[in-house]
Amino acid sequence: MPYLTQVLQGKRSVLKVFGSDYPTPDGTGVRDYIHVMDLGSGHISAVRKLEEYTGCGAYNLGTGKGTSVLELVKAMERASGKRIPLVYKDRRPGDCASIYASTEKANMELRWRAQFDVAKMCEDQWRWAQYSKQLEED
Ligand SMILES: O=c1ccn([C@@H]2O[C@H](COP(=O)(O)OP(=O)(O)O[C@H]3O[C@H](CO)[C@@H](O)[C@H](O)[C@H]3O)[C@@H](O)[C@H]2O)c(=O)[nH]1
Repeated sequence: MPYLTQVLQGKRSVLKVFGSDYPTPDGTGVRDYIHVMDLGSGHISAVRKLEEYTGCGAYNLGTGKGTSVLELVKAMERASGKRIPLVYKDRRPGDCASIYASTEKANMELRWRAQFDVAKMCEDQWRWAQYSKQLEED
């Protein structure tokens, strides 16, 4: 996401897409992207859980949905109204093809689930990027 923004702002000339031959629907890596507001509300839900349970627990905070690099690029292009130039590169060593969260435990035990989708993440990221750039210039 930060790299997409940097390309849109002219800080990088292109987005390097690491791997286009993964066993995923479009060949690019799939990840579970989460809106920062959802990440925050997930942590608040975890703190509230301490009111009834004081042991240790591990919870995945994600949407439970995988998004490919190309899907994220398209969503950011729609949000910004700008095209993102791409260059395809080899896979990065150690990267996996696809990873997304199992969110059932957080849904059930924290009574939490992510509210925002990738379209909303891109809209808010793009708005924030423009605002922060303006602040830098002022
Ligand atoms: O310039 C870029 C940057 C990323 N990607 C792709 O975008 C996806 C997300 O990449 P990244 O943001 O680097 O996240 P991960 O690959 O999920 O790796 C992060 O999450 C891992 C597990 O927590 C950590 O081990 C890593 O250090 C951390 O970078 C992957 O498919 C990458 O191949 C690109 O195509 N171009």
